[in-house]
Amino acid sequence: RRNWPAGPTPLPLIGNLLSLRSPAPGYEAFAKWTKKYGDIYTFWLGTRPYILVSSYEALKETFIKDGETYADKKPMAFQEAFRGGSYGVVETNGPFWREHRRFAIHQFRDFGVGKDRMEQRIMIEVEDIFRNCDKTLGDGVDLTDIFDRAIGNVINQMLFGYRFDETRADEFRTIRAFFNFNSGEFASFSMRVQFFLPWMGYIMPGPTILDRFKKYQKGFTEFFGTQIANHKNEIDFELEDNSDYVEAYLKEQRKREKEGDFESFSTKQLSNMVLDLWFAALMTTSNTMTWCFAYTLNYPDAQKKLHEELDRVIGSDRQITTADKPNLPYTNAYINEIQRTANLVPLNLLHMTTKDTVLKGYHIPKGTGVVAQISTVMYDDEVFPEPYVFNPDRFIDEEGKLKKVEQLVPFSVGKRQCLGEGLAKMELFLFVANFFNRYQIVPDASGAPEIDKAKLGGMHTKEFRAILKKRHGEL
Ligand code: HEM
Repeated sequence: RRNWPAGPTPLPLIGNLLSLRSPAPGYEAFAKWTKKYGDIYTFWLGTRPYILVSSYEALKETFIKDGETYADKKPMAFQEAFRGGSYGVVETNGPFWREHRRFAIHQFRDFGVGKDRMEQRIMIEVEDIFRNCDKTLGDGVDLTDIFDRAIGNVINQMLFGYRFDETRADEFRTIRAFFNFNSGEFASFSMRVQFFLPWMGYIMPGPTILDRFKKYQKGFTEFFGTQIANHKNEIDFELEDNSDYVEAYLKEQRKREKEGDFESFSTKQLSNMVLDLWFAALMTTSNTMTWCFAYTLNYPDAQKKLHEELDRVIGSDRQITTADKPNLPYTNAYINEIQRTANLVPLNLLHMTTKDTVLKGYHIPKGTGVVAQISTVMYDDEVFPEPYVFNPDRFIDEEGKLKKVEQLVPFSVGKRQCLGEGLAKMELFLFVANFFNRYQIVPDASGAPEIDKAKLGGMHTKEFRAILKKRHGEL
């Protein structure tokens, strides 16, 4: 330990892993260590040291200014076993990762992320949400269920070119069940431990994490495999325009194969890419929306302020578009505060140094675990006093304008910064602004949902229902 920056004392074999439970999901332990050891310290996952970078200033010096050094991901043996090798974009490294990340970003841009084309697609989902919500007026409704399909539709449309309409709602629910790591099988402490320390699976009772992943493998392979096979049969390879990501990928694959390259754009890589993109897009955006409703039900005064702004600036039930965004500072602040308080990754993804470097005077060899510890930055009580309190006004300046706060980093920073940030921001704005312009939400008879993650024991709310009241037109 003398060779690493100071940090909490690790226990034999499990390191500091237990601290993520005292209390869950670990924010407080990370905050305490940052105060005690500074913004660069060593955290042990099992027998391996990870250097945690836990202030915005330190992130700037490392992951941002010296991004290449922090760009690799730590290979996870069970991931590779599940995928059948090193595939996809979340877990891969080097030129292979870079090429596929670039290709995906390029395609997303072509499909209109950040532009009108994407906005129109999202607005179709907004209309669908309205139809579904209107059916429930006055009754309690599980909003997560309604929004999940909308969010799934946006990403499915981009990847495979179709949405799950009413007739395909069951198909969507089946796929979502594969990804529903928050409930049931992947929620136990044993699974969380094994996520970081897969070998613990062999000494802990019950199935190993790999067994559990494998159980879902068939379902994934079937769903994604069928989509890819259908595309192969249906697409017109001569057409220059692409209607979705899979089509663009298959054309690139064919082009490369003609040049004798059968490796870089393989079908196996394609199924892992769509798996990564589907998973990363659905779970994060869905969980953010769920926290949005949970916080809103607990903070009715904030909802009132949101309605006041919408009434003043929009003043009717017309569609709100991204053109309205600059005129809605409180709505933007509200979304910022949802992302900050939701704080989805208590311990961010595990990176690895690509070369030797020096941190705090310590020599850090190539291949060392490093983490951009964004959850500590977003709950830093010096930047965000009373960090657990939901208060959108933190993002409003004295003139009532939206304040830019660089410590708001829900999409992380550096070379691995979220690939779907543009898409997620557009969805969050259009969903939140349009939903709250149309409805007021109040808790059902069971009261507002619990939002204290320490009491919840993790990152997910219990299932809850809200009652919707329409704010414009006939009731
Ligand atoms: C509110 C929504 C979202 C949040 C809060 C979020 C957050 C994050 C975070 C914290 C990371 C880890 C970055 C790191 O390694 O330091 C990440 C990576 C990633 N996200 Fe997102 N994300 C969201 C939505 C999306 C969407 C909509 C997509 C896809 C369309 C997406 C695709 C990805 C991918 C592929 C990566 C891995 C990138 C790489 O390793 O190169 N995310 N995201």
